[in-house]
Amino acid sequence: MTETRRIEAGKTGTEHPVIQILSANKIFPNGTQALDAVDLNVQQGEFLSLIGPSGCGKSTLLKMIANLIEPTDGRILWWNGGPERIGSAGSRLAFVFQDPTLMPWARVDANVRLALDLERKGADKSDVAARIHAALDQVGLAKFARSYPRELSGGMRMRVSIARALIDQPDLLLMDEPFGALDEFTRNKLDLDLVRLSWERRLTTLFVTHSIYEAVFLSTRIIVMAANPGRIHSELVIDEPQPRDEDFRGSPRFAQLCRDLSRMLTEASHAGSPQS
Ligand SMILES: Nc1ncnc2c1ncn2[C@@H]1O[C@H](COP(=O)(O)OP(=O)(O)OP(=O)(O)O)[C@@H](O)[C@H]1O
Repeated sequence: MTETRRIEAGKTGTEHPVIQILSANKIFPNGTQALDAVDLNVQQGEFLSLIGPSGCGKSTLLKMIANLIEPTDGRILWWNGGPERIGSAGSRLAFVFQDPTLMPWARVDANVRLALDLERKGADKSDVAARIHAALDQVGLAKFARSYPRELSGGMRMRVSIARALIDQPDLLLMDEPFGALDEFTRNKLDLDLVRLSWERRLTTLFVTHSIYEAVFLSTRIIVMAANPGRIHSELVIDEPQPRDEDFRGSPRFAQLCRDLSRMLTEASHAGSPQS
């Protein structure tokens, strides 16, 4: 029998959230205010999606959480500490971008090894090989370790990118529209695999998407953002058992949740300033 669980936002039993964003603003040097007074907690084990109109600051928020850009005002806490907490045991994060950004001249296994090469020079060779195999196996690409990226489909290249993120055994996975460029069939298949992966590895995941269906299928909680300036408008908790499968996608409950989210998105778009 398949194991199931429900995660209630804010009730996962951990004392501190994985991420705490406290009144974060972001004003870029050209004067664009990308984010205004964002407060957000991300709990251990959540699959949290960010959705909202173009330009509402989803990527900016994700990059701030990845510590790639700093807030202009406000604070971010990672595992209840500063940025120095990132990377230590139990506090690792990995980022998956929309573009798989593979090295075209290197085979799949070398592309996956990149994260380890950069961070762990001198790691034991057999350990590295085992970890590459395990990461590729998890995304269903164990047989393609010696292939070149040009020999793979778009969906397979994205799987390599996910394997590269998984090899360092992250505790927090940040994904910026990873499947946005894929056809719907491939995207649905990858969504299904991602649900299984995050469940098996007890990952905490932050996921940016434009797709209502994808957000409802994957998430335990969805943050709806509004633009001009970017801010949190509302949230929807998807209190459905994990790991989810095709039955959920075809259920009346799924259709109802998609309608609810669609309405919230429309309200968020209308809540933008007059220039929107
Ligand atoms: N480096 C930058 N310098 C100046 N403005 C920026 C920069 N990066 C983003 N912006 C602006 O900040 C706002 C938020 O951008 P961001 O990319 O975070 O939005 P988004 O919600 O991810 O958009 P999309 O859905 O189109 O990807 C936009 O107005 C954008 O033009």
